[in-house]
This record gives sequence, structure tokens and C-alpha cells, in this order.
Amino acid sequence: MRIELPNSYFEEVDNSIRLIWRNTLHADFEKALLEKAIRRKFKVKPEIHVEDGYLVVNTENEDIEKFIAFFIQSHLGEFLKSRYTRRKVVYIHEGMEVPLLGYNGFGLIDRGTNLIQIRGSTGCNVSCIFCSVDEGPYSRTRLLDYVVDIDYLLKWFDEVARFKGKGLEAHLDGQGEPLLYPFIVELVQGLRENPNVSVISMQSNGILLNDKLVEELAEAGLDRVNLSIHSLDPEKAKMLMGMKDYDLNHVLEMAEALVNAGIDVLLAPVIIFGINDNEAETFIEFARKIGAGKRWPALGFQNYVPYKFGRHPTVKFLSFKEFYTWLRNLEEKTGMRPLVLRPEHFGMHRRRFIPLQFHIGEVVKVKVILPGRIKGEMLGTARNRLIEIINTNAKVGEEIKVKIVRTRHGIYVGTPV
Ligand SMILES: C[S@@+](CC[C@H](N)C(=O)[O-])C[C@H]1O[C@@H](n2cnc3c(N)ncnc32)[C@H](O)[C@@H]1O
Ligand code: SF4
Repeated sequence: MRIELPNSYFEEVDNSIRLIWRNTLHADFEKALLEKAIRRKFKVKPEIHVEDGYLVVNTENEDIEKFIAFFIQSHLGEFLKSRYTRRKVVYIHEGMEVPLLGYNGFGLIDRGTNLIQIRGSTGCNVSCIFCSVDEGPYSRTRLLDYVVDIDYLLKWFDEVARFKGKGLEAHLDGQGEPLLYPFIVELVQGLRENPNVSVISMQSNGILLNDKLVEELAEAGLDRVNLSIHSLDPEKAKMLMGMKDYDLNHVLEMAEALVNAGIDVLLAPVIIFGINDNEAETFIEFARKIGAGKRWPALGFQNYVPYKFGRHPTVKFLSFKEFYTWLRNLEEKTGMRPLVLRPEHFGMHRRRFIPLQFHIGEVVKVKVILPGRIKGEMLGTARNRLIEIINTNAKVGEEIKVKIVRTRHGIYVGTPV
């Protein structure tokens, strides 16, 4: 008898049955564990193996089939891992009562404009050598990943959108790669249904795109992708993305496929002077060739910035003043405008902030609800907001007092007192 679960297939790995769920997540169940559970319940020991992606059990007993499906689904949360980072995944859903405002790892961020950042998951499939958040399989600091349930994320978004009003841009980004979010198409669809959303955009490295996904995203209503391509030289691109099988050609093809599907493309290379600044004109040529920048600017060159918790390939970087001079010269030389980007180019304007719940210096009683992503970090909650607690060894379930040390843009950081 073959067992099938929605959006999933199975593989056999060593002594385990691996469930691959929505292509981006997996969970390993030891065969012995599954067999023990069945033996206990039905007093039989069936043979289990995987065939063509199906889990096959040598029984015609439908109750056993149902039991196995139920057992796997109900234990999924315990074993869930990212297929790309191999880290444990904490699946956040409504029943956990985790607020989706307050933290920059997942949920929603309001920076006082009509653009709302939406972060459905953490984790990345590559490890760029300059990554501001030290992401990807080779991260040295990130200990686990989060995935937020789609219905729960949309529920919070709808509430935020009601407060913020009409003409919003819903921007899918993250401390990681948005295309790893297992419900990315459904997320775009759900956002499109919100009457206050005018534009849906995404920041992505584009690697996981394929023709089918591009079509699905276009149909769901994605308007623009800010595509991170850092070199048009295949070898240099591999080096910058920290991935030896990075297929630049595929990403370039996908850039074109996006444009052809009616999704605007903004190329967003990070410029590290001495490494890829000499490619600026080639980027501009490529953007022109594929017809990027139909409704928004075609290029968004980014200045490399060494971040505290990021990776640092070089000690040399340009001040923003020097960077803008470089961009203006490039505008003059190539006629490509605008390269110096302003919020107006994206229809962005100031909007009333969701009111802050805490002020700096305030001491708050916080319930610790989740482990954090880096050592010494935990996530706590108070007044329906998340708070990142740093320098702590508190455990989940404890109630502790923290002093709020950061509130900027509604991202709360606290230290134990
Ligand atoms: C952290 S990434 C997340 C989204 C996605 N993974 C990507 O790379 O497009 C967000 C953007 O920041 C850029 N970025 C990463 N590290 C940076 C750094 N040190 N300085 C400037 N930009 C950086 C990335 O290239 C990307 O365009
Ligand atoms: S910059 Fe983006 S693509 Fe590169 S490692 Fe960081 S999150 Fe991943």
C-alpha cells in the first residue's frame, strides 16, 4: 500500500525515511521509530520502504496507512529541517501565539513608510562572501531557522495593512532567501487579495527560480524582483556567492524569463570596489538587453557595507559619499538613469508608524518563547510584540525582566536585568 502526503515525497536515507515537504524542508524518521510506533498500536511489524517517492507498506490495512500518515504529520515539527541550510526549523503557527511584529528575523517590519517588509522564513541556499546576515549553509553564527505558517503570516499582514491604509508595497525579503519560503506562491496570492496592497515585490538571488515558478509568481501577482546578481563572469560570480556550482547562466535566463512573464526586474549587484566595480557597464548593458526596469529603475547598485554580524571579505569599502559620486559618473557615462535611487522612484512615502509598544530604557517583564538564531539570543514576548533578548542564558518558558535597548522601526532588543 502506498502512502502519499500533500506537497511531499519520500526518500530513503541510511536507516531513515525522509519526507521532503514543499521542496525546501525535510524531516527524517528513523525506520525503527516508525516500526515501533506501528508495532505498539497494531501488534504487527510491517515492512516499510520507499519506491518512486512513495512510502510503501506491506499491508492492506487502511488503519495502518492512516496511522502512519498521522504519525508523520503530527511529528513533523520535531524533525523539520531546512534542505538548504541543514539547520533545524522552528515552524511558527497560530497556536504558538508568537507575535509577528518586533523581530527582524521573521514576521513583518514597518519602517514608517507605505512599504511593509514581509519575512516568512530565514535561511539561504548560498553563502555570499559579504553577506550582511552571515547566511547560508556555511554560516558560522546562525543556529536554526524559522518558517512562519502562511495563514498566520497573512492574518498579521492584514491587520497591519488595515492600520497602514491604501497604496502599500508588500516587499518579500528576509535574513535569507525568500524563495526558500515553502508557501511563496500562496503568499503572493494572499497579498494580492488584500485591497490595500498596490505593489508586491521580492528581493532574491533568483537561483531557485524556474520557468514554472516564474509563471506561477506572475499569475499570483508578483510585480517586481530585485535580483541579486553580483558578477556577469561565471567564475567570479561563484566566488562571490560562495557556491562552486552557482549557475550564473541559469539566473540570467531567469532574469529574462521574469521580464517576459511581466514581472519587472531591478538588478541589484553589491559592488565591492576592486572586485566587481569594473563590471558596472556590463550590468547596465545586460539590464538594457533584457528590458529590465519597465515600471521601476533597472539597476540598484548597492555599496558593500561590512555588517557586525555579517561576513567581511575585505577591509576596503567606499564611503556613501564616494559611492554616490561613482554612481553619478556612471549615469553621465552610460546615460542610464536613475542609478542614484530615491524612495520616490519606488512610489515610497512616509506613513504613520504602528505605535511603539516600548521605549528605550524601559524594564519589561518578558516571557521567553523561542530560541534565538545566534548564541546568547532568545525571543521573548510582551504586549503582543516579539523582543530579541541578547546576552542571555534564559530558557523557553521562563519569565524574565529585560531592559529595552533598541526600538528603532519597531524592532525591539532587550538585555536581561
Ligand atoms: C541579505 S539579502 C536577502 C535577500 C536575498 N537573499 C538576496 O541576496 O537578494 C538582501 C540584500 O542585501 C544585499 N547585501 C548582502 N550583504 C550586503 C553587504 N554586506 N553590503 C551591502 N549589501 C548587502 C544582498 O545582495 C541583497 O541584495
Ligand atoms: S546576501 Fe542573500 S543570497 Fe547572499 S548569502 Fe546573504 S541572504 Fe543569501
